[in-house]
Amino acid sequence: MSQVTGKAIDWSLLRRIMQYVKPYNRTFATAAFLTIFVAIIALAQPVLMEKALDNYIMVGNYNGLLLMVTLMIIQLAIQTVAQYYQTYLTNALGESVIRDLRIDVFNHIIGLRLKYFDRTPIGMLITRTVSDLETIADIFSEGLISIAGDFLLVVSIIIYMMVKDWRLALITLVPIPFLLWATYIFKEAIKVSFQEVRTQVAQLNTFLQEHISGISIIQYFAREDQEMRKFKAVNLKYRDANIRSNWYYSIFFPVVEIFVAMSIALLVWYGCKRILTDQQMADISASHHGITPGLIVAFIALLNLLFRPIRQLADKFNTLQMGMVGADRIFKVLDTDEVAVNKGVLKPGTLKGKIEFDKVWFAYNDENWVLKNISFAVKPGETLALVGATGAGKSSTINILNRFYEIGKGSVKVDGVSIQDYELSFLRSQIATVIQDVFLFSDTIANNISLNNPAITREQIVNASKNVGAHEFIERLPGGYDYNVMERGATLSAGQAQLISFVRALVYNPAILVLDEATSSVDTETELLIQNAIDKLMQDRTAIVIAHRLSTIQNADKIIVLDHGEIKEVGTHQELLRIEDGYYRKLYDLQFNSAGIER
Ligand SMILES: Nc1ncnc2c1ncn2[C@@H]1O[C@H](COP(=O)(O)OP(=O)(O)OP(=O)(O)O)[C@@H](O)[C@H]1O
Repeated sequence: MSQVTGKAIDWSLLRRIMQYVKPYNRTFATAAFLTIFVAIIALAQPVLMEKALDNYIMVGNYNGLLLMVTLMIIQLAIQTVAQYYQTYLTNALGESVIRDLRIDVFNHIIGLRLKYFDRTPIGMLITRTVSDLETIADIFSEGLISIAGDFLLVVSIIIYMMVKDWRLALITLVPIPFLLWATYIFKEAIKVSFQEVRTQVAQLNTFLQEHISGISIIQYFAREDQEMRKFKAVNLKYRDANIRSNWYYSIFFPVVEIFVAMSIALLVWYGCKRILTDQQMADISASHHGITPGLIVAFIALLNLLFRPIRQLADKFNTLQMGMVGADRIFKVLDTDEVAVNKGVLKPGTLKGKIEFDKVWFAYNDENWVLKNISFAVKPGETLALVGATGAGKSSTINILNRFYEIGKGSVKVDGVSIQDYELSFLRSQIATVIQDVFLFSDTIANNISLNNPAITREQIVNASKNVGAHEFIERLPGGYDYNVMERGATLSAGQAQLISFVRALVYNPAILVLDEATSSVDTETELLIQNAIDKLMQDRTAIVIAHRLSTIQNADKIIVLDHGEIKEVGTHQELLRIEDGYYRKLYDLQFNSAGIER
C-alpha cells in the first residue's frame, strides 16, 4: 500500500500534481474564486429570510416583503449560475490535468526497457493509466477546491451566527463536535471498506481479463463449470465488499440527521425561551434588542447550510485520499528510470551490416549468465543461423543486438562501431526483427505493415507484399489492404500473419534482418510461400536467423550451435555434420532425421 495511507494530504505529492495545473492556472483561479463566491452568496439566503420576517412580515409591510422575495430569487439565480460554472470548471480542470498526465505516463511507458515489462503485469500498467488517473481528476472535481469551499462556508456560517448572537450560536452548535467525531469514525471505516472494494474490483478485472484471453483453453478442456464456480466466488466477494461499504453509509446518514434534529431542537428551545424572557426584559428596558423569530428561522436555514458540507466531509476526504494514493502510484511509474540509455549520436546514412560479437557475456538478472563468452562475426550479406535446444540463449543473442537488453561484458559491433555509439532509433531502424509471435494491431493491413510511417507509400507496401508473396491473399480480403485485422490477428491464419510480418520487415528495407523462424506448422502451400518470403527477405542483407527450417540451415553461411549460453560448434551445415558425436549432428538427427529427411 502507498506511503500516503493515513494522510489525506501529502503536500509534496500535491505540489507535484500542481505542476500539471500550471497550464490551466486561469481556470484554477476562476474555479477557486467561484468557490469562495458561492460560499459567501449562500449566506445571503438566511440573512434575507431574517430581514423578511422581522422587518416586513411582522409589521405587515407587503411591498418590503416583495422586495425581499425578489432579492432572494436573484440571489438564487446568481448562486445557481456560479455553482454551475464552478462545477464545470473544476471538472474540466481535473480532466485536463489527467489528460496531460496520461500522455506523460504513456510516453514514459513506451520508452521503458523490456526488462521492466518482464516483471510488470500489463493489467497493472493499464490500471495506472486509466483508473488510477481518474482518481486524480476527482481531487479537483470533488476534493481540494470543494473541501476548501465547504470549509469557508462552515467558518463563515459559524462567525455569522456568533456575531448575531453568540450564546444562541454556542448552544445550537453543541452537537457539532460530536458530529465531527462521528464523521471521523465513519471516514476511517469507509476508508478501509473502500480499499476492500478496490481490491475486489482488481480481482474481478484480473479474473475476467485472464479468462476471456484464455477462453480457448477453458473451452478446449471443458473447464467452464469450474471456472464459473470460481467466478461466482470472486463476484460474491465483490458484492459483499460493496454491501459493507454501503452499510456504513446507511448508518452514518441517519446519525447525521439525529444531530441536525438535536441542533434544531436546542435552537428552538433556547431561542424561544430567550424570546420569552427578552419580552419581559423589553418591558423593563425599551432599547433592548433580543432574539427575533426571524433570527430563529435564519438560524434553522444556516444550520441546514452548515450540516450539508459536514455530512459530505468524510466522503470528500476519502476522495482526496484516493486521489493521493492514485497520484503516488502514477508518479512511481513516471519515476521508473529503466529507460534505454541513448547516449549514442552516430547516424550514418545506412549500414553495411557487418556484425561482430566479441567475448559477450549477458544476464537478465545479476550474474546469472545466459550468454557466456560469445564471439562471432558475420560479414555483410551473410546469413548466420543460430541453433540449439530450448533455453540455449538464441533469443537472448538477437535481443542484445538491437539493444532490447544491455550486455554485461564484452562488445557488440555493427560495421566496426559499438552498438552503443549509434543513436538508438537509428540502430533499430537498421535492424528489422521478425519474431515468432506475430503481433498485429487492430488496424488496417496497410497500417500494420507501415506501422503508420507516413514515409512508406501504398506503392511500396504493395510492392513489398508482391515480393513476399502476400499480395494475393491480401487482395482477397474484404477491402484488401484496408481490411481491419482484429486484435492479435485473430481473423488471419498463423501463416498469413507471418507473411504480413515479413512484408513489414521488407518495407523498412533494413541492413540487417533478425528472424526467429516460426516452429508452428502450416500447410504445404503456405510453407512454400513462407520459404520464398524468407529467401527474399535475406537477399542482399545480413541475416541472423534462429533457424528451424532445414533449408534455412543448409543455406546459411555459418551455423552457431548454442548450448546453455555457450558456443559449442561453428561451421557450415556440411562441416558440422562431419563432426562425429557433435552437438549439431545429434540435434540434426533428432530434429530432422526422425522426420525421415535425407541429409
Ligand atoms: N526476460 C527474461 N528474463 C529472465 N530470464 C530470461 C528471460 N528470457 C529468457 N530468459 C532465460 O534466459 C535463458 C535463455 O533463453 P532464450 O530465450 O535466449 O533461449 P532460446 O534458446 O531462445 O530458447 P527457445 O528456443 O525456447 O526460444 C533461459 O534460461 C531463459 O529462462
